[in-house]
Amino acid sequence: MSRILLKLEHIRHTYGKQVVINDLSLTLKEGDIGCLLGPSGCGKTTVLRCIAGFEAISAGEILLNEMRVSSAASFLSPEQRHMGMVFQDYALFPHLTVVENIGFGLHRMLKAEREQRIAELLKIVGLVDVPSKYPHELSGGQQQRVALARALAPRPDLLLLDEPFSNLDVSLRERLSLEVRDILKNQGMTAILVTHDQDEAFAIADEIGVMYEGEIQQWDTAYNLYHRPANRFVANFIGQGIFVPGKIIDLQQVEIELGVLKGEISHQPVSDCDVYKKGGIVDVLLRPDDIVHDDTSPLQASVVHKAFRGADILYTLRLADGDIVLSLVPSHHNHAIGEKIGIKLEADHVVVFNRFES
Ligand SMILES: Nc1ncnc2c1ncn2[C@@H]1O[C@H](COP(=O)(O)OP(=O)(O)OP(=O)(O)O)[C@@H](O)[C@H]1O
Repeated sequence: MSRILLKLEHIRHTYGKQVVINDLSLTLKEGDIGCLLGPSGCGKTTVLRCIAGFEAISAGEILLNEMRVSSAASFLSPEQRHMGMVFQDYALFPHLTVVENIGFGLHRMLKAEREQRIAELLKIVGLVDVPSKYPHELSGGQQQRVALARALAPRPDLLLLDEPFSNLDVSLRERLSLEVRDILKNQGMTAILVTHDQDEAFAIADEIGVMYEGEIQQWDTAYNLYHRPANRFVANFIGQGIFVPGKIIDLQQVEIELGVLKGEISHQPVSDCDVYKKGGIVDVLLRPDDIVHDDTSPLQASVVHKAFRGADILYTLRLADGDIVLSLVPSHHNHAIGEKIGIKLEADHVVVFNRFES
């Protein structure tokens, strides 16, 4: 079992009277990559700044390597926390070369040792061909690699990444985020990433905390966030989906217009309330991959919209009773708007919410 490297316990942060972080807790194991994901303004960057020591907290505590680095009464300066940071705008020194930027935090090392560490990092981040270039002579992706190498150079205990890929175009963002994951894993680095882009979060992180209004709604794997969302906010924020009405048969089955969904009903915390008893009316989450296109199925739905996605088409379909569902279909099944197509239900996870629950 890896040991716990970072622990946030019930932290609170306010800007004036505005409570920006409220009773937030999380735990990160050594070698893991965590991510704070959420809409703009939910407080992600503020949490990162509290961890880094750029902001104080008014309640709770932050522990790094079991040592308290922040509480309402005590505070360790950012320099003493031994953390590295990578920012959205790279924050490179424009008048320093790649090698000088990477070596910036290594002034305490002997010259030979420093040169060896820089050479090692140039290899790790794939910049051996451009050691003498200045930031303005590099592409955005290369600049972000320099920033990553500079942050990794002093071998920090924890790396903090604040929207590191948001200035890059989409295809590069995806490639670089996978590369960065490999680099961090190879180095055994523990890291926390902040982003509002779920593809980026899914590509990099082991565990993701979905944030809303200063609180973590669910801290979990990408798989669980998608298939077992803890509340409606997470269900709506992660992936796509539509709620349709359903009637509970038992804790493994719920009946909807399309048939009976079978599987463990994952919304267990409130399963003892009356609505989850037989006959209770609930909202059922249907993901686009829960509805499968099947030409031979007697169940028909008409195409309302279609969005071509290359390998797949995302169809918006209207059922006979007027309910709308989504279906992700391989793109060689190309149907016209207005056409009726056969569909069937193929869901492994049953996610239901109380109709009046927020
Ligand atoms: N220095 C500050 N002074 C006052 N309020 C601030 C300050 N920095 C952030 N805030 C407020 O705190 C809240 C959280 O901001 P924060 O930057 O942490 O959110 P975020 O989730 O990182 O957003 P984004 O994705 O847009 O960067 C926002 O309402 C913001 O306006």
